[in-house]
Amino acid sequence: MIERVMGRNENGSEGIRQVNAASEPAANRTLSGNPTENATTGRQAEKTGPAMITAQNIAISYPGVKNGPAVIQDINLSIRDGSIVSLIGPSGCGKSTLLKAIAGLVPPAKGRMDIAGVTPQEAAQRRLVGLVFQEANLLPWKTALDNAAFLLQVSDKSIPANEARERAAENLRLVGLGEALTKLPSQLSGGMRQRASIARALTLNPQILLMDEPFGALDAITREEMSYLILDIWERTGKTIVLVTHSIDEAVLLSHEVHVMGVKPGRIVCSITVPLAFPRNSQSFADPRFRETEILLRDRLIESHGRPRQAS
Ligand SMILES: Nc1ncnc2c1ncn2[C@@H]1O[C@H](COP(=O)(O)OP(=O)(O)OP(=O)(O)O)[C@@H](O)[C@H]1O
Repeated sequence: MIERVMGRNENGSEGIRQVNAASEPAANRTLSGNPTENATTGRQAEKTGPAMITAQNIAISYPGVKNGPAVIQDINLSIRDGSIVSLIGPSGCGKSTLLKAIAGLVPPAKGRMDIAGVTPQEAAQRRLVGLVFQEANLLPWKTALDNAAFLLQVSDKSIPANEARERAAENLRLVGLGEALTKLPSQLSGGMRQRASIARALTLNPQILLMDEPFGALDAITREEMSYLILDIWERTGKTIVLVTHSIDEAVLLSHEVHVMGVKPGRIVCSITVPLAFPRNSQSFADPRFRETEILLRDRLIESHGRPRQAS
């Protein structure tokens, strides 16, 4: 059977190619598959490495609510090295809490978390993890360059200031701010400030980038541009990226895998593998599998809000 699949042709160019589905190895064919739940399959998944982040039976309670129900519980997760994974779910289900646990900022009450073979706290000490939040949180009196260099300078005194600034400048160029090195945050747009905060995280050269609703405060077009920026950074650096988002489109466009979380208790209710080839771009939206995955995710999200699915 001949199938037409999206991906790289033999000459390396991107496009539709025809394959003999019967003779092509399964791992090379899965680009034409449907979104799958609770399984990691597909050529794009195969390109990623072994587990970078694992969580086993994680439960978290915050101080003061220790005797109350856990904010999140029974979290089991395996995130592969070099993959992009999204967490999506109703407000308050614990997406940020899970991200903070990966970052070593919140200790689990139960279970085991492993980041690149060490505990989250050790991973944080070794600067294996970089964080980007919804607010850029730049220091208003420092230029984009000084802001991007700052975290590295304070966290590693052995790195000479000029080297930290060189690394910061390189990352500012990577995020498209090469012309704005000397600008203050007040002279940057919201999207530019967020680019600077991404450059600041990248300057630490983490293996993992954790992003908590990084584009939540941006307009729709800037938000889409930022998605392409993340894809570009990922293509160039191969970092493992964990993204918290409320946008189904963003989750589908960017992710190898999307974990849908539910409430009471906060937990992962299903995991969906996105069957779209990389590199992804604006044309990915036109792929019928994009829409299929979006519908599947939307249904699971409605269920995770505790609401019945509408009959179609
Ligand atoms: N520092 C804290 N102390 C006590 N409770 C907290 C703390 N931070 C979060 N919570 C509670 O934990 C639960 C999960 O919060 P969290 O911010 O992780 O959810 P979320 O899914 O990221 O929400 P949103 O989508 O609205 O950002 C909420 O009930 C919240 O009130």
